[in-house]
Amino acid sequence: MMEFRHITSGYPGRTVLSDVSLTVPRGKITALIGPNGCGKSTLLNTAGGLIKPSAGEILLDGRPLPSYKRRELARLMALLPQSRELPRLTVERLAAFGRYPHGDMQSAKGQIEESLRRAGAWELRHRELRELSGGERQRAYIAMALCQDSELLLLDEPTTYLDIGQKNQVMELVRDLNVQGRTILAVLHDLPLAFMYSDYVALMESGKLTAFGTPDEVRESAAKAFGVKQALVTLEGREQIIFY
Ligand SMILES: Nc1ncnc2c1ncn2[C@@H]1O[C@H](COP(=O)(O)OP(=O)(O)OP(=O)(O)O)[C@@H](O)[C@H]1O
Repeated sequence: MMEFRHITSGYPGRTVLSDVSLTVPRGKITALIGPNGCGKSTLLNTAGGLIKPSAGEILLDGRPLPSYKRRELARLMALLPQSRELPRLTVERLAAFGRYPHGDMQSAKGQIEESLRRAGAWELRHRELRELSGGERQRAYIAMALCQDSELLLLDEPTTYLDIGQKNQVMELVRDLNVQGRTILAVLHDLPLAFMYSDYVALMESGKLTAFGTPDEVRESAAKAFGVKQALVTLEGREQIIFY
């Protein structure tokens, strides 16, 4: 679905990613993990078109990103970045902005309602974003991404600020979206969660992709990268990877 070919990217005077190649499999959940500052957000923002790579190219459905028109791209992929602005908007209005690429912000009432409900933000719809807790804001932004209704979702830490129950709820929602055919690339800091919910794990260290594979294939490299241990345990009859 999305292919990174030899991407070098970063900020003025600072190269963060060097020669990163990665194929994000269609219809799967891929978790992007790695120690703080290794370049996960930079990779996601480069994929989302917020940062222009200085070398290499990114293909979406086989076509280079710059060949897409903005709206066309927004219909194909939604990016939920880590640092989010807090515009003076209600939750409902923010969600409606997800319809902007489709040109039906006013008329897509049913879709907006459904997205708010699925993200658990329906009760919050008349509240101002600025007045919400971190977790409530998170749900509002997820509702906007759902409204955009794109096949590829790029999520930068969708579970930040959420308590453990809500983290699981958001990941269940991500899984539901995936079951309906969406491709997900998500930066996840919570390792057990990343390993439990993803089909593939991409591990980054110091601006490079150092491992890619199924959770089972990557667990050992991941533990090393974070300087922890890992083990496969059976909980309620299901195998799970734990880090300690
Ligand atoms: N706007 C910016 N200008 C300059 N350098 C930046 C900018 N944003 C991030 N960086 C630097 O780029 C490097 C990678 O940052 P990035 O946010 O991509 O890492 P990350 O893996 O997502 O980190 P975290 O796990 O802490 O969220 C860091 O050294 C960071 O200081």
